[in-house]
Amino acid sequence: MGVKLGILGLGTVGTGTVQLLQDTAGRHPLLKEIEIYRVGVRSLDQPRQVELPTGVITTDLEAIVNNPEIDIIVEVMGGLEPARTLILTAIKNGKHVVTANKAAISRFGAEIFTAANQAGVYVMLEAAVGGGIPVIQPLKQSLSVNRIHGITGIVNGTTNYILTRMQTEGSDFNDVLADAQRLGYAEADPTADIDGLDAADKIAILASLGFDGRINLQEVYCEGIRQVSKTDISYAAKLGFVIKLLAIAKHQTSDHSQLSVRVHPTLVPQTHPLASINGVYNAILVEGEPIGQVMFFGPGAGAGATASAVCSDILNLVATLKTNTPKSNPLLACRHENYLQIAPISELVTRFYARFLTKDQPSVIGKLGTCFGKYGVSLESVVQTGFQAQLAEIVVVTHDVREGDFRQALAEIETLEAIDSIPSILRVL
Ligand SMILES: NC(=O)c1ccc[n+]([C@@H]2O[C@H](COP(=O)([O-])OP(=O)(O)OC[C@H]3O[C@@H](n4cnc5c(N)ncnc54)[C@H](OP(=O)(O)O)[C@@H]3O)[C@@H](O)[C@H]2O)c1
Ligand SMILES: N[C@@H](CCO)C(=O)O
Ligand code: NA
Repeated sequence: MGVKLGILGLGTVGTGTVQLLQDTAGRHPLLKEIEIYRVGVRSLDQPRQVELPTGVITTDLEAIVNNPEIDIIVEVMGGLEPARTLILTAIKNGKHVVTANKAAISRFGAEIFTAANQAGVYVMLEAAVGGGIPVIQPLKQSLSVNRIHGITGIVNGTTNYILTRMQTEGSDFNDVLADAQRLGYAEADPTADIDGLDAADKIAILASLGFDGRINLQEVYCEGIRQVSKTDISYAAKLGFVIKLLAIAKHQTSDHSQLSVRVHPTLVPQTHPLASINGVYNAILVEGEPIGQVMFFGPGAGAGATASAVCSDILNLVATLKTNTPKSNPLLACRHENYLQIAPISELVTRFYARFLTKDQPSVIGKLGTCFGKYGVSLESVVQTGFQAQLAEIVVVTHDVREGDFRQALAEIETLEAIDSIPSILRVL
């Protein structure tokens, strides 16, 4: 007997998923055991790129998650509600769930996974992070014997596309954003991408898996790329860096009692493996003991790539259903109950890049140095190359410093008569 799917959503990912499931030649034979039983959409009038038997497509999504014939619900509709309620209802009805919805999982994961464990069903989410790149299952299974030290990723394709074009063409942020929207990479409302919120959802999920506990999304520090200028990209290049929007989760303290989980534009050394990840591609670097460094690279979005991840989750569930494996496989289920402690960003220890516009007076660099010294900020390099209007442009890169101390030094520097403004402050990897 076939395994019956109820798919919620027939947009980019839903369509890619149906196309893959309808074209099984040369793929895993278990795919042939799957029947697309119902597909839920908002509007029946919209033209579709796939053909499905009459009666399969419906606007009654509640009926799908309550249908006793259906074994697996595939939630690829996105958004918070009604997605959350539909997933919870499906779980309550004993159905396994596959979802690509990082926004819902990063916010409601605790509620959803608790309900799933109680009901003895699995919630699979490979497509939620890194699109087609296998990274969720590798963290849950292949790498799970490692002690994870850090996860550093480029997990948003839209912002990586924008930063790559700014870097290669010297273009301005707003011009490239308009192009990204025209090409369909960025959302019509690109806020979640540009302001780092999409990446924050994704690193919260990865941190939870890597460090074995729940993450409160509110505590994830998040800064997007609106402030990154072509001037900074050009200075970064002169200093041997590229600017990337990184999502980072690492132990913050040596006793491992606190984590640092954050998203921000970052100067990445040109020799670092993440520096060469360009365009809409994603990559996730995982560091652990004893494995060392592993990097996952590939297409982080798009219909086919994301469908690959969705269907791999479906296949895992089909295999579980077919072999009557007990519904408590600890390599598939979520086993987190406690929240991880996340350190405030002021406690982060990192290098900084800062660009100052100053009056062209003697000893401005000396004054900057004195002020930094007062707060224990030691400088790795100081560059004064350019002028903007009548103002001298000074760029500094610090050694490792506690963020709180660095901010205090900057607050005092801002009051100096010789300082006009501090247009950019960026962290350095
Ligand atoms: N696009 C990607 O490359 C990608 C990659 C990784 C993860 N994801 C995630 O995958 C999910 C889906 O993304 P997508 O790009 O495929 O979205 P999309 O193209 O906007 O498609 C959404 C689909 O869900 C349906 N839908 C939405 N709200 C509904 C509602 N309230 N009632 C009934 N149907 C509803 C829509 O119906 P209509 O067709 O009738 O409008 C549409 O078919 C999101 O969680 C997204 O974050 C996407
Ligand atoms: N908007 C997301 C889609 C994939 O999650 C991105 O640009 O990466
Ligand atoms: Na993935």
